[in-house]
Amino acid sequence: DPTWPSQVDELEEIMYQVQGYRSRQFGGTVIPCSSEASGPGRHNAAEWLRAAFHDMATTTIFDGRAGGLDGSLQYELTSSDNIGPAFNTTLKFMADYYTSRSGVADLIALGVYYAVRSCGGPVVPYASGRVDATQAGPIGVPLPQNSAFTFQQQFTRMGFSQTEMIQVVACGHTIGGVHETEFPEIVPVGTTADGEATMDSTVDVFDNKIVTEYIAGNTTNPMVVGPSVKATRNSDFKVFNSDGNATMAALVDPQAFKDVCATVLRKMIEVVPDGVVLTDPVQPYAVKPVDMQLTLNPGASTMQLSGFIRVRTTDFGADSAESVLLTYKDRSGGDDCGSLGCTYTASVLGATQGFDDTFVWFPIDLQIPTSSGISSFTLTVNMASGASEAYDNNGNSYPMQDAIFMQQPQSCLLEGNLKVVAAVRNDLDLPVNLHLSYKTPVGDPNRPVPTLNDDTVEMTKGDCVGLYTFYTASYEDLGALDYATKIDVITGSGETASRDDFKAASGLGANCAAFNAPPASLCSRADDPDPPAETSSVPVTMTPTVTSPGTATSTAAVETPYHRETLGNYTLVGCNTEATATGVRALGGASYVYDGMTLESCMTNCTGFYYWGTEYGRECYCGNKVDASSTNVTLDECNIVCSGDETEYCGAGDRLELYVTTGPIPTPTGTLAIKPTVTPYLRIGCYEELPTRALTGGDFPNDAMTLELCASSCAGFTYFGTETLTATWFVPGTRPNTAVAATGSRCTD
Ligand code: HEM
Repeated sequence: DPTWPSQVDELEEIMYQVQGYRSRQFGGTVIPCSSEASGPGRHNAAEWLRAAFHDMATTTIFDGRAGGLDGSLQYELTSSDNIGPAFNTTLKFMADYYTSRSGVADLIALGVYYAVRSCGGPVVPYASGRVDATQAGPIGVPLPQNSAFTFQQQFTRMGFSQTEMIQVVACGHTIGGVHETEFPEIVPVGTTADGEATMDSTVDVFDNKIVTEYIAGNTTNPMVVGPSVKATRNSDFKVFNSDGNATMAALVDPQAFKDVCATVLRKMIEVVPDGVVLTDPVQPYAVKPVDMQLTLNPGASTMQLSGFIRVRTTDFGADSAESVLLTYKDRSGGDDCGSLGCTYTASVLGATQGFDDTFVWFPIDLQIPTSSGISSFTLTVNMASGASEAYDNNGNSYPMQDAIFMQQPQSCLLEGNLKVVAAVRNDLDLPVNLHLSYKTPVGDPNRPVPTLNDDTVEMTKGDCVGLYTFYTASYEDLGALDYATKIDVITGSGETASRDDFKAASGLGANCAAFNAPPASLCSRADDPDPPAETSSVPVTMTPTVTSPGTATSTAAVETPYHRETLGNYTLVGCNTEATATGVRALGGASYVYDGMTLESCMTNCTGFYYWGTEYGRECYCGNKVDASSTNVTLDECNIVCSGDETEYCGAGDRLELYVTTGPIPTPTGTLAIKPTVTPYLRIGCYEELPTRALTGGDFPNDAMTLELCASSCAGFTYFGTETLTATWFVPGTRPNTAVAATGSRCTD
């Protein structure tokens, strides 16, 4: 099992989370293998495989190996080596996945694994660590008109023997075809139905028909028979026949073909310059923490650990994973975890499929006292059969640091302007830096891969909030790809630096939320042997966004408490019971417990939920429905004032001061998920409308929109798409539409 965290974590996710919950959608245009997402006769899986060959094929060997699979293809789209739209289409798709941890060359190589596996071929072992070129390389891709002798010289340059040359061409040409527009001397214009002549009778299956049909003499491969012969562009014949067909004859056995292809295609994607060291092949974790994030809760006396534990279920057989127990160590490696204890049990949510693996997910939402903190955790997976398995990260336990973390609710991104707030522990009085990795379009249609930029700015020290201090930095004009920015916050330098890194700007809201800070008198250090006691329960509100009558500040006179009828976009339902007998909470979503609770802070905690409520002065619960076991009682039973605002009521013991959204509450329809296919359509992604409508063939607004309804309304069209019809959706310069609630649809030819 890999040790977590690892530099390959991002690529591991893209490689294995293929379909289902939290799928990375890298297979969007190559699954199924028959997908022609960029037009009839354009098999994207074949395009990806060919792209890897063309990137690699220009490698040189003089004083040592140079070039190879180095992503130089992105600078070579106008080269005579790379005729046709396929390379542009391929790179344009992959560009979305390009980050500091998933370079262009590594993505092109991963594309080989995806394309081959999607077409039913073998697993091509995939290692990462390629280094991207910064400019075009020389030309040198084999061209159909070359002689057999030239082909051998070219493949020798690439490091392939004659046998390997024959094998890798056969493995490459088992999918896809030759296109009329690009190679009319091989496939004359107008001679095929969709502009493409396939290289064997199964264009979208990674099988050995390319070999068996050739050996049997009934091949229709246009690079073996037909006009290419006279035009001396029958390159497959020249290659296959170069050793008297001995290598081809050995590939007639289907299993031999698969094994050979796994070997030679791995060799192809591992042609890298001297000095580049590849990792071991990327393997899926048995158990993997994903997106682990600490956040200071309002009041700063507790923090929340959120994220997921992904469990690989491939080998579980009939048994299944039911829950995951997380056991954590406090900041000093001990077991001082406050009243909630050092453990948290998560239950299963969602399943994911890889090509050869399955996974399930366990969401983590754990409250940790700020005074004791966290330094590591271990995991136990409990099975339905009663068995359990412990995981300790290969004896290291899973490391966590609470020295510095991005404070997500207080950070925001709007129209290219980013503000990042980091919480830094007061006992670390070191410089704090924000490091950004952000993408900017090149602005050349032949350069679809954006430029990846880096910048570091020092963060400014702000308010002290208990054991932590907020540091802030702003960054402007990130441009059209602002949402793709990755954020690191770092304190200290070198080996001893602490960092919270690779945080996605796409996860930030448009507005930075105010933070309900504790009184300045509670500012202290984690290593202080005699910390100040919590004497005041009245918080100082930093940059308040919600001011309602009676909001107390540290100086305001205390008013008589009263129930708030409305707050923001919520109205008071009343006072509801917790059904203690059933043990089911009235609101089963997120929960928060902290001193300094106010109705406003609970409302902020529960952003996105339909219901929220406060209880016992310092508890906050969120949910999208109220459990049937909870009943409405008279308002005077909710008689405990909020610990953070003595003019507001925050429920009582087992009594919830309950609020509901003023907006509509849709009937729940199950887990929200991306659907990769809506037969006969295939999802190609999320597209932006601007500046003109993307699809113009017709539109069918409907308040009961579903993907299936839109697909049937658009029957006969090549594309369909759903989106909301709210005018505010189309704000110039904002991130691409991520339509989840669709009330309209469009289609086009
Ligand atoms: C002597 C060496 C080679 C020559 C001369 C050659 C030539 C060609 C030509 C002319 C096409 C038609 C492209 C189009 O019309 O879009 C093609 C397609 C293709 N080639 Fe090669 N090729 C060679 C080796 C390879 C290798 C080693 C691989 C990968 C392992 C490969 C993978 C492919 C694929 C997958 C296609 C189909 C592309 C599609 O359907 O869009 N080729 N090749």
